[in-house]
Amino acid sequence: MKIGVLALQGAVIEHLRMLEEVGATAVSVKRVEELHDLDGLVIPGGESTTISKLMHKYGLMDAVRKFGEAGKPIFGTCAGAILLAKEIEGQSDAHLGLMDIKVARNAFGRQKDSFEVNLPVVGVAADYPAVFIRAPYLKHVGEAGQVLAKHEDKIVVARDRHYLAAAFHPELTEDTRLHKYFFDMVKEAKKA
Ligand SMILES: NC(=O)CC[C@H](N)C(=O)O
Repeated sequence: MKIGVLALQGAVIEHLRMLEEVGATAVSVKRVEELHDLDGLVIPGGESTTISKLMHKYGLMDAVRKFGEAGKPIFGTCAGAILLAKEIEGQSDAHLGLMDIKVARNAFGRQKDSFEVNLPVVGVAADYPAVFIRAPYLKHVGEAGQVLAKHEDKIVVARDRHYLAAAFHPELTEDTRLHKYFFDMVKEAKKA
């Protein structure tokens, strides 16, 4: 199972390391050609507007959209979740627009720029250590989707078909259980 990590911004090395730990062959992706033999893709956190600009610049916006439309699983973390979303609160345009979720950016307020909490995540863990950094939250998950975790009544992890979104940074702890969950999604999709 070969899983790529979009390497335009963010904690790429940490994601690569965790994917390898759960059994994947993990590679960083900067060019369109590098998508071709991948079974899944992780889009890390960072700043969604910046990542979006770079994706357009390198032709990756269309290529990653096609990758998802072909049924290949994509896991967006923090800014990555914003990039995946069909709808972004207060913005007229989405980026990839693949996942049936609506997101609100920087949703936890300035005074709580970054924080860590243990959260139950359905099918993943009873106590997942979630690191939030200027995090978005999910205002809405489409009918085909499933809410996997909430923090203070706000949705922070969801799955919609072969797309997975987390509002926090699962690559910044030692806990690989969410990466394992995504790895299993990739395996499932490859079998189908
Ligand atoms: N840590 C993050 O990825 C933050 C996301 C950032 N606030 C954005 O809107 O893109």
